[in-house]
Amino acid sequence: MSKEKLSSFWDSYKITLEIAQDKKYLIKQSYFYFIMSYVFQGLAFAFFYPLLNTIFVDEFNLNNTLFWFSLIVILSIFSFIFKWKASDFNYSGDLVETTHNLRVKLGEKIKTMPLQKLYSYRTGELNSILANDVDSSVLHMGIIAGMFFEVAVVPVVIIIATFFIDPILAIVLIFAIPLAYPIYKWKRNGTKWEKIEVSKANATLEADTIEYIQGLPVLRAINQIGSNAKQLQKSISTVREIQKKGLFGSSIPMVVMNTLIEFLFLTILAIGTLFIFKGELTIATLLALLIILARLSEPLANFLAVTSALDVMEAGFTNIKKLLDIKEFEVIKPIEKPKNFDITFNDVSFNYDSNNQKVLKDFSINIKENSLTAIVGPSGSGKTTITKLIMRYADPSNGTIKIGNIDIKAMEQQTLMKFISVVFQDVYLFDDTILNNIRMGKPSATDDEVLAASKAAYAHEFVSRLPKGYDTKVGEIGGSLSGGERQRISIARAILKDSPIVILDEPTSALDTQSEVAVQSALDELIKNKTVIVIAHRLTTISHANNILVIENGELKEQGNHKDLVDLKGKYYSMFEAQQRVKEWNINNKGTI
Ligand SMILES: Nc1ncnc2c1ncn2[C@@H]1O[C@H](COP(=O)(O)OP(=O)(O)OP(=O)(O)O)[C@@H](O)[C@H]1O
Repeated sequence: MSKEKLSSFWDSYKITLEIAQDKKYLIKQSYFYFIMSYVFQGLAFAFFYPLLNTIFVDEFNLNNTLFWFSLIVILSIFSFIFKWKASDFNYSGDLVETTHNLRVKLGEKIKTMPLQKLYSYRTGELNSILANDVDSSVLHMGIIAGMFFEVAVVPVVIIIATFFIDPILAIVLIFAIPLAYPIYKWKRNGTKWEKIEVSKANATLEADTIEYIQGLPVLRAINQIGSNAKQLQKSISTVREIQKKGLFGSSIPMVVMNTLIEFLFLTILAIGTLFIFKGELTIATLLALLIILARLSEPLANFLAVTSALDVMEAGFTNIKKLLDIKEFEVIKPIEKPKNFDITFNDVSFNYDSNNQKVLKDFSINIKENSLTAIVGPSGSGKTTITKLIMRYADPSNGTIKIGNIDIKAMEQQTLMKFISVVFQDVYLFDDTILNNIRMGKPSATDDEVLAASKAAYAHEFVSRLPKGYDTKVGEIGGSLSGGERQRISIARAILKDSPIVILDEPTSALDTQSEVAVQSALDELIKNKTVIVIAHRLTTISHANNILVIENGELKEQGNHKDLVDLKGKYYSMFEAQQRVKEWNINNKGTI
């Protein structure tokens, strides 16, 4: 059983107010109206007793009967009016607005949260919070609130009012009504873990489904469709198991509750009749008791049924709160603007949240503005991490990273990202037109500017050949764009963005020779007069770099230009030699396999 603590109803209420923003007042007002409605309803129930008393007394007095009857009618009308006003929040669209506000707020959080935190979630998990948890929490909060207040307020009002009319009857009610509470607690304790577990299991299922579908082409290619399906099947089975246990845990208390209500009825009827015969109880008292219990049994039974929704709501709020509580990067004041685009790392140490091992150790470098710097080193040595830290993927545990002598922590994230363009090996294209995909580099760009960038990136020719040219939607042509073509679209984006710093993460390593030539030409356009950092495995592609950083185990081992490093006959030289040998072997053995 999960030890994770669910948000309480009170926590959920506070979060609802927090996210409701300008609707906060309306939610409070709606809850106030609900409470008022049930106070009047409780009083109306309690006054059944004096009404019945006026009917069953020996000397019947119509005026008395009419008085209590009218009072009950008036109270019921008030209760009805307040309930109507309280529900207005749900019906007028404010509840939907609040749900919308929360989605926007979560969207903002996802946009601005540190990337390291973002990547700690799987895509399906975030999807599940935004789509399912938001609905299940806020919508339920609005709808369940009415039922919650009914059960919480009506019995209390009845008991208090009855105390003034007939203390004995009030004492019987005190024993009868709260019987429901332990059963309610029993049911919730039995099921609350299930809701959070189901919520987690559903998020995992969603993430596994997305990964399974995305990975299907690869799995088909290697004839392993079954292997990955096992993970998906496991997630599906986990959801089934948790739901089974949860349903078992919740249905028994419900059956017990219903049986108990019936039993209580019969017992009170039997004992009450006995007391009437003995002359110790009036018919009016017994009837009042039965009417009150009958009127209360329905909401009590219903409430037990909707506590499941309460659990779902609280599980949803727990996930939402966890996401909202993620701290954004602190921007240290005063916010400053760099005067140039040198990049420096001073004694930077860094480890990922998920791993205590340092990926960078007291790492210091100085990258000159408008220079071309290459980062080389074995796989896992920390090359990509260096570039991620420049983009403030996460903050280093030690040391500072500066651009133009200004700590990147003193820059707004948006400003920092304006300074940097990145071209990755894997290009992500949005399901929009090619034109808009390029325009993402500079949303205010005119069509002519987009076209100019596309031409500079050597993309214009193949885009013009597409069925609808620049208006072709990426989704329409599916995977028919080659790796090199996708690369050139992403380079066009970067050319349009025209950032002073360009990071290239092995953009040509997966391309065939012909595509590589085209992409390389595009890159040459992009990096003109820019501070460029390129991560490369094939050393021949960076031999012209101004400075080459050789990284191993997160430490800078060598640096200099190609000639310096070859002359040094150190690690770079060994790597270069090894690659040259492979290249020669490939040339010599061409056609023999
Ligand atoms: N998100 C992450 N969480 C935990 N560890 C990570 C994460 N990303 C990278 N690492 C680890 O940090 C180390 C450095 O990774 P990095 O990606 O910077 O290496 P790299 O030199 O770019 O490797 P490659 O050439 O294979 O891309 C590796 O040991 C890697 O497993």
